[in-house]
Amino acid sequence: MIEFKNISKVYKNNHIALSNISLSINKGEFVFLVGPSGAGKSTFIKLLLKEIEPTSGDITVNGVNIKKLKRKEVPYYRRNIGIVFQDFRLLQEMTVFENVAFAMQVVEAGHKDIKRKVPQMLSLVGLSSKANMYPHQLSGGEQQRVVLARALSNNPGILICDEPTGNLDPETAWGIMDLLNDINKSGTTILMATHAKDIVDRMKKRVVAIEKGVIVRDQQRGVYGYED
Ligand SMILES: Nc1ncnc2c1ncn2[C@@H]1O[C@H](COP(=O)(O)OP(=O)(O)OP(=O)(O)O)[C@@H](O)[C@H]1O
Repeated sequence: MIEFKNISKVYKNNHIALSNISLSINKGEFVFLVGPSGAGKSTFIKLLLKEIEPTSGDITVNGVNIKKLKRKEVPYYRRNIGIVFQDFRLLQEMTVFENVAFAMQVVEAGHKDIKRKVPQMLSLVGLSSKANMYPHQLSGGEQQRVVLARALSNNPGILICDEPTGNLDPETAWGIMDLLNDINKSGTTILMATHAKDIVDRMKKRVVAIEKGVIVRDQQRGVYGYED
């Protein structure tokens, strides 16, 4: 469960990025975050990741007020959140297998766990046969699948996707959305910021729209609601 309570974020230049936002997301929900460029979506995600601090208000995740986390507790908190960005961010000098394994090594997973889990994750995203290839040898959709495998390797309860289909052609994008749907069905909470109208309109999931730092719409089985 994610709860934003009266959250405001004013950047140092006095720009109000979020203004008194309150929102609850239940465990297992799939939520699209939409809104014009500059509306505050990335700010929302950075706050949830505790990359930045709110100017006021409280964020509670699974019953823990994240403001109260000690510095050394933050990495543990973040382990429960997988992240998928538009621009892949894979390590180019590592193979597909190594990219996923590396994410597990960072959180000090054991050798045995890694050997067992990486093939499982690659199979989940349909890339078992490409385990020994390097990112530049893969298509954009395949690279995004590796990112997904990596994001899921530590069993996060929450998956944040920031424009995950942004660099992909429509067919490949739908492949990624099918995967996200399956991942969500297995219990992972998904929060996806996107400008992809077709995807939002067809998925019929909860849609939260932010404009100028304020939530202007929160619909179950919602639509994108903008022209672009
Ligand atoms: N570090 C910062 N300092 C000052 N202003 C910032 C900072 N980061 C973001 N902003 C401003 O806050 C507002 C919200 O930005 P944010 O990145 O959250 O928007 P967004 O909805 O994610 O946009 P997009 O869809 O283009 O990614 C914007 O007007 C932006 O210029």
